[in-house]
Amino acid sequence: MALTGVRVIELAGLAPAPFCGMILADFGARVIRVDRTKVSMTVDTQARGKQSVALNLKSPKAVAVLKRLCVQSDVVLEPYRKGVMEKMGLGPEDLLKDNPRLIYARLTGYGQSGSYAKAAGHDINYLALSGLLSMLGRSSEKPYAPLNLVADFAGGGLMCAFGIVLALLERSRSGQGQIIDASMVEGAAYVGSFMWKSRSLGLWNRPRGENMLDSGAPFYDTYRTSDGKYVAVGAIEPQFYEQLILGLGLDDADLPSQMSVSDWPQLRQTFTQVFATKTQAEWGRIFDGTDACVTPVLSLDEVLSHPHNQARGSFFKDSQGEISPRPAPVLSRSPAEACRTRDPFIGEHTRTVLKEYGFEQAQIEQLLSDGIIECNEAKARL
Ligand SMILES: C[C@H](CCC[C@@H](C)[C@H]1CC[C@H]2[C@@H]3[C@H](O)C[C@@H]4C[C@H](O)CC[C@]4(C)[C@H]3C[C@H](O)[C@]12C)C(=O)SCCNC(=O)CCNC(=O)[C@H](O)C(C)(C)COP(=O)(O)OP(=O)(O)OC[C@H]1O[C@@H](n2cnc3c(N)ncnc32)[C@H](O)[C@@H]1OP(=O)(O)O
Repeated sequence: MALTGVRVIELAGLAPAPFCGMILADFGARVIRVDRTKVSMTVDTQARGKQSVALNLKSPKAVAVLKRLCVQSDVVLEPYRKGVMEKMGLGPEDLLKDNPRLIYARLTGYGQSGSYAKAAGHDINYLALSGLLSMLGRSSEKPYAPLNLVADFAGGGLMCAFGIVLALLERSRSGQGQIIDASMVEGAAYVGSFMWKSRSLGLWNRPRGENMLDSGAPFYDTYRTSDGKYVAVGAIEPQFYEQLILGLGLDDADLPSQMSVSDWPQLRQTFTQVFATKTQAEWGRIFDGTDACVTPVLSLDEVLSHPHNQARGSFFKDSQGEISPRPAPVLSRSPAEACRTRDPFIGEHTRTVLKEYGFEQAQIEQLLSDGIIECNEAKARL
């Protein structure tokens, strides 16, 4: 796999950093998640392929253990508020001094500088500060965050993984590590570059929810079908729009022009009425194999059995029977291989990892009896 041989220490976080770690693990990196001690359950739902070491970082001895792990690693990924790592003696200066090749990735909401740097926040706040939230939502409604996808995952975890891969690539030339300041505000904004760059085209001139791509246009929206399901319509180009009209059984001559914005509400009404006359599957039979850009809106449970997804193996069931998307994109020679076994228990690999990183058995037992580390192999065997 592309990242085979890369060792990553991921400090346990909420959502974006775990996703970043999972991407790296899916593509072959060895990812060791550092968990707190005295915690019964992890909130990391993206622990696929990771190992868990439990360390009480409030103790200087645990800090020393972590430093030793970082000396023999390629990447450390930290998801805490600005200053937290420095307070523990684990700031970039401390770690890069001992391992100048280390890539020190800091994944935060607001970045390492600026007046918000130390403030708590979540996806919706970062999205708001990026400018993008102001554009999301239906006409005459308040801004609406699309789950926590944009800042946490696209602009956060994924962008940070991209930064780590870039830094690894650069290190292969320079031999030097570096610090990555991954701000989710900036990551989200960057993902949204198209919004800024396409303003000159007039794509966003109208109020929120009244433009072509923000649910303003009737040919770029979802419609309810007679069985209470939905279809998605994305027939933008005239030749595709023509096929939509054909499939709907409408006559273009009876309709206003596609790009007549003032007629969009009336056109939407027509489409709504027509889509409501057949089931989602019936529309599938009409539109599949055409260029009308009409697709079913599938639930998370339905994706696995859709013929297209099935043909590509786009989703898989793990050993727990959970459906997951397969890692993307697909590399021809060194594709990712998502681990199919269960996620680790907290501290399941503390002993194995410490041994592998050169700790003596007696040292491990001492750390254990001092409450510096926790080992949970027993739980894993149950
Ligand atoms: C919208 C998303 C968030 C969604 C997350 C939800 C999915 C989950 C949120 C709550 C979960 C539920 C809850 O936990 C209760 C149940 C628990 C049960 O186990 C499972 C079910 C639950 C219902 C559970 C279910 C779900 O998991 C939840 C609903 C986001 O937007 S995530 C993005 C958040 N932002 C960032 O990541 C940006 C960077 N980080 C930050 O800004 C801050 O970290 C943050 C997120 C604001 C949190 O601030 P906080 O004050 O809590 O922490 P920090 O200031 O960063 O300091 C960290 C402290 O921890 C110490 N520490 C770290 N590691 C160790 C260690 N190994 N040992 C000891 N101590 C450690 C560190 O020293 C710091 O201590 P100090 O505070 O003393 O300095």
